[in-house]
Amino acid sequence: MAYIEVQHATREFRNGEQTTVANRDISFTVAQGAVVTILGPSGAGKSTLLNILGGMDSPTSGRVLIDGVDIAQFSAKQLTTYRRQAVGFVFQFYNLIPNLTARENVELASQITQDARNVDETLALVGLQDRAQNFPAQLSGGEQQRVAIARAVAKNPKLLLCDEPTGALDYQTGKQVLQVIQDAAKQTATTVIIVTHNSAIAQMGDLVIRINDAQIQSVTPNAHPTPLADIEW
Ligand SMILES: Nc1ncnc2c1ncn2[C@@H]1O[C@H](COP(=O)(O)OP(=O)(O)OP(=O)(O)O)[C@@H](O)[C@H]1O
Repeated sequence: MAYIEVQHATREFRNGEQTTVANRDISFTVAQGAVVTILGPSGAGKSTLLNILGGMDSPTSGRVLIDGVDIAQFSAKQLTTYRRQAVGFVFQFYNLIPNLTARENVELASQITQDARNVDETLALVGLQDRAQNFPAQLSGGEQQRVAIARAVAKNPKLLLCDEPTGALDYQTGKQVLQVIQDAAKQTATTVIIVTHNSAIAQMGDLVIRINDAQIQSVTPNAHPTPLADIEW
């Protein structure tokens, strides 16, 4: 059975007389443990889709089955539990708590789930075991993003959602961060979704979903994802 099954999901935003359709009749499936890239230009509807998958928003119509359960039907309370237990988020800007150390940032996230990973092992997974006692301001952008990845992975999520995770990083650091996401995902068998507007980065996915003008343009399985070392942009 597919791990994610989105069926005819549409998300409209109404503002007075005006209606914006951010996602229109979106359907696709994702196998457990896959790394999926969602590619599309600005305004295509990528973040809207990611927010729906992460339980931060719900579609106006359609079904969003995660592990066989339709989260589109969830109440606000059920969505809160889903976000806490099942989903890890990595954003373009790292959103770390500035007055907590790297370790404390990760620990805080691990405390809200029952099935959390070991904090120090997770920091080691992203190569930051020696920087655990540093505050975010003492870390580079790439290191801060790695803390954010550790924070997301420490929850032991079923789903790791990354919205433009390299958007604020230089080329080399961006590559390293994507490698960390890919390695962490494969080692923990987590299903990962990475939103990007960069078609080169999209080639790292086991599945590449192209979105344009709120609609799916193509869903392409990638039997041989390009190794990050070979990706240039
Ligand atoms: N809360 C909202 N209210 C009204 N319109 C919205 C809302 N959220 C998104 N939209 C609209 O939906 C469309 C898709 O937005 P979305 O943020 O999903 O695109 P995106 O592909 O993630 O873009 P970007 O790459 O620039 O982040 C846009 O036209 C946007 O203005």
